[in-house]
Amino acid sequence: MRRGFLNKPGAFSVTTQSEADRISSKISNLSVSENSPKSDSNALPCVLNRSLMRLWQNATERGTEPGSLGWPIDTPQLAPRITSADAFVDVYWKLGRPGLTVRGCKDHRSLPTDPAFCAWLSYNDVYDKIPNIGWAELWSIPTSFPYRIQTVNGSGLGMVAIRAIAAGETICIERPVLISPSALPSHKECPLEDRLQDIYQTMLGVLDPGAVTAIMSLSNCKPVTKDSWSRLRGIIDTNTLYCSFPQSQYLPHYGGVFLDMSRCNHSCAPNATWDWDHCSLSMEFRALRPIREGEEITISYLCPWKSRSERQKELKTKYNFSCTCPACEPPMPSESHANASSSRTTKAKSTTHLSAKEAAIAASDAHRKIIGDSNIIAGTLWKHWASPTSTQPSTKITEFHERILQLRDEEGYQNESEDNYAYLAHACAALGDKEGFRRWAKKLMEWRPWGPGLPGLDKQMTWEGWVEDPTKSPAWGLRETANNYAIDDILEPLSFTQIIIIRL
Ligand SMILES: C[S@@+](CC[C@H](N)C(=O)[O-])C[C@H]1O[C@@H](n2cnc3c(N)ncnc32)[C@H](O)[C@@H]1O
Repeated sequence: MRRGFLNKPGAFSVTTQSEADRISSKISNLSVSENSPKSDSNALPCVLNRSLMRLWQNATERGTEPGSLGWPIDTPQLAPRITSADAFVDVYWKLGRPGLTVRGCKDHRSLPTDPAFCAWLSYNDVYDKIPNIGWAELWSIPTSFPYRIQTVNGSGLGMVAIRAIAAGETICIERPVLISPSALPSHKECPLEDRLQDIYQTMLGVLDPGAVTAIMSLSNCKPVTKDSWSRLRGIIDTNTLYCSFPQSQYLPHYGGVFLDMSRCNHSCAPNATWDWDHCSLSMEFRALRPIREGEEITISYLCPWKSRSERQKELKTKYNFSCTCPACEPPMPSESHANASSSRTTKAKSTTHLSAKEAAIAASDAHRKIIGDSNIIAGTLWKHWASPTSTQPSTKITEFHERILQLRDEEGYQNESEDNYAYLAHACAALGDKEGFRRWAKKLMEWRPWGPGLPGLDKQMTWEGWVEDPTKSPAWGLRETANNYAIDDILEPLSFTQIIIIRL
């Protein structure tokens, strides 16, 4: 075994040669069925964000200091980022090596000898800034979630609803079992490949054998080579969901492997979405629309506003499958009578069918582009409409966002509808329309875009306050009073960050 510099003392929890050999042979000897469903869907500790919110409220009422909950309440402002891989390697090698450490995250009740629930490879600055991360007490462990992991036609295992799930409902909250950075520095004298086995051995070494078995049973869409670690690398690449740690100056982009959530299959018209909370080290899945009992729960693995052909290409390259979701294969009227017709008629029908499908795909691509562009222009549109010199009709903002909501419904992709609801509510406020404000704000709140964790609670409470008294909302009466102020005075308090922060 070649050993890289990262295994120097202090960079990792020390892995001895015999330990490494033990773990390595444990993995080679695993007899794991790729398709065996996991029986216990809540094997790892979870936190339920609503319980956290209740606890937070109780603590505040009792006058308890937030710090006593052990949470890093104040998230520092985002530091400037290193975006390109080259710059990143430069920083790593020239500016004093920030260093990587594998940490085994344990529950605060764990004994020192207990295995960790999560093996986390991180740049040290994340640990330095938030030493208590994920160590909060687990106030409430959910007794059941509304899904099970089972075989799904043509997609291996998947998540299936075992009862009807309401729009906005929490489907699952889970902590990752492995966390790793999206970029690791490499160097010609010490290539990444040489160090990966050290890294992986250390990570698996802190977990209990059951978790290691469960990780190795996750699906792998990447080729497996003779290198015994290529399978684990493939599993990580196949199953990682994006997790960010904004505290890191070096790299905020991380990925988590989850034992249940990583079983969720993709759709370009998904019925669920996720929110990551770096403070509690937990991910939440939430329903985007009502889900029927027996329906598969799906999320989107990619940016949904790309065209069908771009999506297909990306899914093939990254996940090795061809998507057959309703957005990629629009359902066409049945051709069941075709058999009864002459072959000429059948041919004509199939040509019509093909062009109908092509037309449906072209329309869907066009709609998705409009929705994607709307995310970019919505802020500018608002500023122009809300400015004192605006001559735009009062209905402009509402018409724009209602149209986008309609397109989102047609495309079956409601994620980010919260932005439209927020703009609609603020537009009503600007026009002094209390009922309109309440109607859209309530839609937004039913939607529950807050995500797990405490910052979400803050946003929820702010909106609750505005619904109670819409005149307190920052856009109230703006179109009527704007003429009294200079344009910058008006636009500044209405900047995106001040009134429309609704995501973590
Ligand atoms: C993160 S895993 C999802 C869980 C996986 N189905 C399993 O059995 O564990 C990603 C892999 O699932 C499969 N998959 C996901 N979505 C799919 C879809 N819509 N159609 C076909 N296969 C899909 C692909 O093989 C992909 O590489």
